[in-house]
Amino acid sequence: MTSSPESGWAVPADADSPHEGGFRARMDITTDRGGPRYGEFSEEIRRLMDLARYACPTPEITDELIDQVRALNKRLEDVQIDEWRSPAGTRIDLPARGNITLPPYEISEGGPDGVVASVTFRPFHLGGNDAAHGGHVAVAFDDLGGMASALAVQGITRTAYLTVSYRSLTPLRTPLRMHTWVENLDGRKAFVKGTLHDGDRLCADLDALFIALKPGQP
Ligand SMILES: CCCCCCCC/C=C\CCCCCCCC(=O)SCCNC(=O)CCNC(=O)[C@H](O)C(C)(C)COP(=O)(O)OP(=O)(O)OC[C@H]1O[C@@H](n2cnc3c(N)ncnc32)[C@H](O)[C@@H]1OP(=O)(O)O
Repeated sequence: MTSSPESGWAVPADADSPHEGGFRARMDITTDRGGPRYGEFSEEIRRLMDLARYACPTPEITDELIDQVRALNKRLEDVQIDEWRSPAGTRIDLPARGNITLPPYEISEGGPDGVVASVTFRPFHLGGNDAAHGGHVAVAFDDLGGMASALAVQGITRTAYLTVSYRSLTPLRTPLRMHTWVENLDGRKAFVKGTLHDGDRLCADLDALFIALKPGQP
């Protein structure tokens, strides 16, 4: 089934690939969906968003760009699939699992002691005054906090609350160190802490609760 604004972006899961609940008990991972150049594709999309964020085209150039982006969107409409089988989010060999909606990160450590990643906020993550938007910092903490809790409970978790304290400005275009770990595991409840550093400087920290999903839980 294709997706388009007319069809309401509806891309249901495939009947051959059933699952119960809102998240799957196991997360499909892959290194080949989208082909060997899918990482380059993701990077070009990120670059498009960076450039669009700061572009001030003339009306004529805006006309031209609309036609070009529409042609690109048409091409992508033809290859829509459900979230469980899309490369974006499942390509574990790529930054942020190939998910272009996340700030790109590369994991250097992942296990029971937590997750350490290098995160780079891109120009399109701008909040203001050349610093990252606080919401994007929270997105990075949510994903990497979710990963730390998932590794600790050996299953899928969902965020119950997530509190980010912004301690100093988070720069764009700079590899930053994010560390997330489970401070306390109490049944289904994983209490997660996290830090985001630019060198020695603390940019933000995290206090969050993730809940392990019960089988079939939506
Ligand atoms: C080397 C690496 C290799 C990698 C390989 C790949 C692995 C990748 C793994 C992973 C990566 C992906 C990571 C993604 C992460 C993203 C996560 C999100 O953004 S999730 C979307 C946003 N969150 C929602 O939409 C939740 C909406 N809320 C709910 O669904 C429910 O409220 C839920 C599930 C949170 C809890 O509901 P209930 O019915 O299951 O459980 P109840 O009984 O209510 O709570 C359980 C316990 O938790 C406490 N609790 C629940 N919510 C609380 C709250 N807000 N504050 C305090 N306590 C709370 C309760 O008081 C209860 O505690 P008592 O057992 O009685 O002690």
